[in-house]
Amino acid sequence: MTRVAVNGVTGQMGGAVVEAATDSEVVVGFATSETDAVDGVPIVDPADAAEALREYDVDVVVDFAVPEGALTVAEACVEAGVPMVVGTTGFDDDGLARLRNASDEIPLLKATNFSQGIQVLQRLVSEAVATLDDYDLELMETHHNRKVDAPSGTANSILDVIQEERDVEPVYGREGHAPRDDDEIGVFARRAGDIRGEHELVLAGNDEVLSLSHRAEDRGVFAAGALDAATWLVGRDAGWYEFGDVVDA
Ligand SMILES: NC(=O)C1=CN([C@@H]2O[C@H](COP(=O)(O)OP(=O)(O)OC[C@H]3O[C@@H](n4cnc5c(N)ncnc54)[C@H](O)[C@@H]3O)[C@@H](O)[C@H]2O)C=CC1
Ligand SMILES: O=C(O)C1=N[C@H](C(=O)O)C[C@H](O)C1
Repeated sequence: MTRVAVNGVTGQMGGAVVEAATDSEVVVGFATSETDAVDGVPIVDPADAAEALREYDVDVVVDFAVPEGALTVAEACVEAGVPMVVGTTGFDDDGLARLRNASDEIPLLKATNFSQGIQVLQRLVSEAVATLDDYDLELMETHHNRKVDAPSGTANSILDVIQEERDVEPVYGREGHAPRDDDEIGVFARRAGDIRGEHELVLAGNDEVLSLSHRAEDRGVFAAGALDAATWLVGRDAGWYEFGDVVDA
């Protein structure tokens, strides 16, 4: 059974991973918490993660925390030679570069969204944008009111897919009085309630509208995908991996 450490174990996603881990065993968690354990999982300060990875004989780390915490644990994974699945979003360019550097030493799989549906959505977006190459594009995401990064990592990944097909200029929200440029893509982030994660791309032109959308109904979909990725990652060579590699396996 794969021995898993969860970074961000006291969070919403950390709890979902612990709950979803039936074919894996969560043996330790990392979080900046005053409590010693959650759901029977011992909690260790991220600063002590390298020692804990050895002590608990961890096979792989699953991360759903905050960028700085993910980077701290990535360094520990490099020190201990443990693969890492990174689910945290909101990294700046320096943080992404540090993760890339870590992947020179360990197997590291990063995904902004561990649902299979979003993997399919991104492939549909690529085909739709390439085909409907003169349609107006608008992107909206909606998440719970605790989410601190905007737009979502998933929305940014969808923008990356679009940029591979077409040179667009993101406009983050709109206000004032100005015409829409043809190369714009409006990007909107809504925050309300405990919405798990919704994404929609609208392609409009030629007297028609195509809408491509996805809705996550439970955090379990992300937890299951991350655990599948974790099991898949163990034993692989050092390098940078993505969730599409797992979905296509
Ligand atoms: N890739 C994916 O499929 C998904 C990614 N996410 C991302 O996962 C992250 C966490 O999301 P939630 O669980 O909703 O957030 P949350 O706020 O509920 O949990 C964050 C956790 O990180 C912990 N933390 C804070 N500072 C830390 C540090 N320095 N080191 C280690 N842990 C630290 C907190 O104590 C908490 O346990 C966010 O970036 C979110 O965007 C969320 C869902 C799916
Ligand atoms: O914070 C969340 O909840 C989620 N964050 C990820 C993102 O930023 O895209 C993935 C998912 O949408 C849920």
